[in-house]
Amino acid sequence: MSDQQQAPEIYKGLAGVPVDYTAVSKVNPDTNSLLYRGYPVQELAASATFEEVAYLLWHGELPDERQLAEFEEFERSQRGLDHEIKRVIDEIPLTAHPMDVVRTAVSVIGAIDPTTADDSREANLEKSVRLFAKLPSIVSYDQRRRHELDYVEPRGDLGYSANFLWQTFGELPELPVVSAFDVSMILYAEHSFNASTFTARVITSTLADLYSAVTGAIGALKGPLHGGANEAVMHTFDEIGPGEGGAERAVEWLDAALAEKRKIMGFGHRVYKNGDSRVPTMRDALERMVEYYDRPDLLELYTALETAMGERKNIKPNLDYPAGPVYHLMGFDTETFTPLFVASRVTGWTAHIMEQNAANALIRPLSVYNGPDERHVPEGR
Ligand SMILES: CC(=O)SCCNC(=O)CCNC(=O)[C@H](O)C(C)(C)COP(=O)(O)OP(=O)(O)OC[C@H]1O[C@@H](n2cnc3c(N)ncnc32)[C@H](O)[C@@H]1OP(=O)(O)O
Ligand SMILES: O=C([O-])CC(=O)C(=O)O
Repeated sequence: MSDQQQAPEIYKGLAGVPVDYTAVSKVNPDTNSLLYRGYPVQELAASATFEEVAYLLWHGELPDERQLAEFEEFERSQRGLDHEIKRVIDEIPLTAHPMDVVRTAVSVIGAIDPTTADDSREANLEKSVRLFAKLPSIVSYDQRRRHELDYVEPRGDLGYSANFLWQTFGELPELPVVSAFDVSMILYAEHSFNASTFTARVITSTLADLYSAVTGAIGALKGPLHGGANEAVMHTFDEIGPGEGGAERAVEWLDAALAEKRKIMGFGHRVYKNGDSRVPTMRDALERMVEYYDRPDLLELYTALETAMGERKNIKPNLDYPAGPVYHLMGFDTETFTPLFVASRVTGWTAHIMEQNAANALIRPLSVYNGPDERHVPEGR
């Protein structure tokens, strides 16, 4: 670029750049609030089921009794896994990360669904419910095969969260566990233009199908700066080592990690700078699970690390920080945590895909070239 030309402003990472409207959710860092279609997420977590929240995200309104019954009937009828999907999962080596399994399974569902190319809202709604219904089967099937356990068929007499836990562990979970799991699904469901949702919207903007957009979004969610952080939080806890003296070790661990300029997973956020609106609700769920499983040492470590991070960096936890230990207590493998995030966020992704489709513009920003000036291939080369 010549000296005379003014350097254009670059918004690295699109930080602070509004790129479109959305009616799906509102993240307000000033009031530390999150609304799904206008409803505070804390109210939904306290009084709605994850199925109702999924319906709300897709349709814009909470379902009435009849609408919920119809939705649940269809959702429960879609929970099973086709032979083809199981076969493809079986082919994936156990060394693969569970996120790779989930990404591949969604891609296969797209490859075998005869309605994939139909991008009408009606067809896309059905595909969204299909993915919502099948993801618990996919995630639980993969966790179980890693322990050489057989697939557990879904149960049509159970709600979403009870069935997810049933399929994963093969036993009926108690109510407090179902309720904490359901709360986590509600809190993870939607968060405006985060990296994975934006990925889904970029893919949709090319008029590619819903499954392609969800497959791409899963790839974006895998990274530790985004959804992969809930898994990374548990690796931190393992490194520190819960149990007696965990709280003191947490402080020593943090000082050493910060001295090495490591990013502390589960802390910080692109939009919230004064704390994540969802953390208090998820922390309450963690407290309930710590009591249920009698693991006060985990909460001590959690609190010590949070306090020390606040004192040293003034950086607060994000949703992944309390979610990681909650899933650990429930018995999920650490590598399964981010697939659980997928199972929830598929609702938000697909709501955004349908919104993007309804008022589409190809997403294609500009870049500013800073490579070599024009040059020519030497003659005779
Ligand atoms: C559900 C979710 O996806 S929530 C996000 C989950 N991700 C994580 O938990 C990963 C850890 N956190 C992070 O890496 C970051 O906080 C992000 C990626 C989430 C947000 O990043 P950004 O908005 O780009 O903030 P940025 O990275 O510029 O941070 C600003 C400053 O705070 C520091 N900082 C931010 N988060 C952290 C952290 N977790 N650990 C240590 N330092 C941090 C940065 O190093 C930077 O310091 P500097 O100004 O001295 O360079
Ligand atoms: O909004 C973000 O950037 C990340 C996040 O918290 C989410 O996707 O839930």
